[in-house]
Amino acid sequence: MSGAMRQVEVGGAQPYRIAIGPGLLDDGATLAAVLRGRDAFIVSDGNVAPLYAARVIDALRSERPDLRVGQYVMAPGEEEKTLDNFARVIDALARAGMRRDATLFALGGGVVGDLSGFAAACWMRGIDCVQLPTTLLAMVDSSVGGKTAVDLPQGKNLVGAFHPPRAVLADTSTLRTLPPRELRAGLAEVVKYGAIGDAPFLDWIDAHAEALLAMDNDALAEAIARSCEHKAAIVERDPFEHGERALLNLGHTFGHALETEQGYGGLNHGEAVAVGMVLAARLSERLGLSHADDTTRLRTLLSRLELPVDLPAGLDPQAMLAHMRLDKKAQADGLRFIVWDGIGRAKVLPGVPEDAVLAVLRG
Ligand SMILES: O=C(O)C(=O)C[C@@H](O)[C@H](O)[C@H](O)COP(=O)(O)O
Ligand SMILES: [Zn+2]
Repeated sequence: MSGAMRQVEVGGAQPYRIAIGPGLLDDGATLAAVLRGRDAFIVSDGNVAPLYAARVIDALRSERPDLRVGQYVMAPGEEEKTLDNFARVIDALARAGMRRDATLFALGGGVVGDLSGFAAACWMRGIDCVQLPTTLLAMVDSSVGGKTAVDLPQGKNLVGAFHPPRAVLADTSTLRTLPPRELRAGLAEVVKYGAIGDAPFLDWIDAHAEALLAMDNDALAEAIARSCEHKAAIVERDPFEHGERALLNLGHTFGHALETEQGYGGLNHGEAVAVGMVLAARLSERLGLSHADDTTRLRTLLSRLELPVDLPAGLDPQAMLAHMRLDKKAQADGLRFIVWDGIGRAKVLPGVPEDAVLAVLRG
């Protein structure tokens, strides 16, 4: 991807910068500018490390020849976002002698970012984490906002911490090597921003669907920047999800249950969120909050983006419901869902009756 550099600031108690543009992984001055000490540790996966890890290390060393650099490469895939792999990263940090002023670089997609961000949150009670997202989903969503976590067999992201990154450097030229399925997964989270609070953005996505699927540079850069602006504004106002940040979970209660029930080896996160958003729209309809036209509009757009919109066959609704009872938004008043009054008007709804959820799951 070519094009100009864009920047989004995330304010609040621990402000940081999101830089978006081509060439950032080779930009030694920008990478080294975020270092505090003399230790750097790169976490990546077996797909991404061979393409980019040496380039990042060379770029850092070109500015800081004295830098001590450690590295850990994990197996790729959501099924690897485990406590075991978290422990392996911690072990690698210890063996490499990384000190309190070390900087961990999370080089990869959402799994690497979430897992290694959690390791950065825990190692010596917290070291700097710089997110270097290499997938669209990580660029538009998971690298921003400081949610870090690993999955358990019982549920997605159940163990984690809020640990805002020191910086997010999204090198858009890495998208050239992104498999189409991963591109589409990222587009699901882009659609989410329009669905929750920006109807005109949804119109824009509609108008640029073909360009986005064709990886048009300008369309992708615009989608990434606008998504990051939305996310930055929300996490700045509500960093710890006491209120409006929960809206970013549209489609995730259904989606996480789906990923969990499939053992993290079925639909990927973006695909599960696409299905989940349609189910959330249907739930809203069933509860009398929104109109069928809104559901159809969302469904049609996601289908145009070649994302799934229906539950895969053979899933047990009761098992899905059991996963949802362990969703992090659930409280004493029962299940909480992000529903909408229509396109661009999402809200948190506590105490959602389980029979309504089951009816939606049963179609
Ligand atoms: O940043 C947030 O807040 C989100 O909810 C963004 C989600 O797209 C993302 O998948 C997040 O990791 C889900 O968090 P969780 O709290 O539901 O586990
Ligand atoms: Zn998500």
